[in-house]
Amino acid sequence: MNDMRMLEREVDTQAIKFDCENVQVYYGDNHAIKDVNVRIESNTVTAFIGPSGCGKSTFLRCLNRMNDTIDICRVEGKLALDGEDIYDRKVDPVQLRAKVGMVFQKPNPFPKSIYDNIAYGPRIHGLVDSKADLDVVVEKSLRRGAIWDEVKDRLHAPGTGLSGGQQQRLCIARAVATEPEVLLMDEPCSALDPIATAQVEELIEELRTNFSVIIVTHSMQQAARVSQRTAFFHLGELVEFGRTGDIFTNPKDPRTESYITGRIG
Ligand SMILES: Nc1ncnc2c1ncn2[C@@H]1O[C@H](COP(=O)(O)OP(=O)(O)OP(=O)(O)O)[C@@H](O)[C@H]1O
Repeated sequence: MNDMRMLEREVDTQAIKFDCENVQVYYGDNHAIKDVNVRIESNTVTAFIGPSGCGKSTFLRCLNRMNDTIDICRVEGKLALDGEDIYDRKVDPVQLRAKVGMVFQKPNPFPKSIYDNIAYGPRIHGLVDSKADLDVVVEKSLRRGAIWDEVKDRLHAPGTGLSGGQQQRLCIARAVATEPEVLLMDEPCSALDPIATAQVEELIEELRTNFSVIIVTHSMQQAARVSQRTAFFHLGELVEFGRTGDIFTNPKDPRTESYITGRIG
């Protein structure tokens, strides 16, 4: 892809964060994810790409058990976070989601103040002992969300009063406030303009210092700009997974090549 800004910042191979083996997902009779095997590394941005309906969001939602909330959805196989089976009966999905945070397509701040949007998670998970500690967490999270300077003088104004791009950065700040280890992002820029998209992409690069980031995107340019690893899904299968540069310049599977050259999708 000649027009693609190939800014892959390579990473050395990192420790494995998620180890997924033989994962199947069914919605009733619809076999939406077919025997997926993948290892997601720490401190790495991994992009999930593929045509509409190929299962990117479904697989992403397996990683913090968001599919549990869909009655007809059934997940099989092994999904281990740092070696621990996240579908084990001992695992509390609410605790899991504090470790594996999520940012959605459409910014969805709570109808609360900017401060309380961030404070909510640390409060319910009992991560802070005092108001002073909470103030520190709120500031640190808003700084990590690259939005502190824009909101520091109006922390008690409603989060919903911010612009779309600011709301999305607020939601990212909210997701990092519980100190997650992994951040799942489902098309986080699709409702944003190019300037806000660039701000969020820059932020994703910074976040990888502390977190593993997994991003579903329809934009191959975005995948190439922000990720070091790319997974290409097609009809529920993980067709190809590897270094982003290799996937875009030297795909091994003809289906990947067709997709990145625009012949399918
Ligand atoms: N809540 C649901 N209930 C029933 N079927 C679903 C549900 N969510 C997804 N599916 C089905 O699972 C398959 C994969 O969908 P999914 O949304 O994961 O794909 P995707 O690659 O993220 O698509 P898109 O890029 O359009 O968002 C599709 O056949 C879809 O119809």
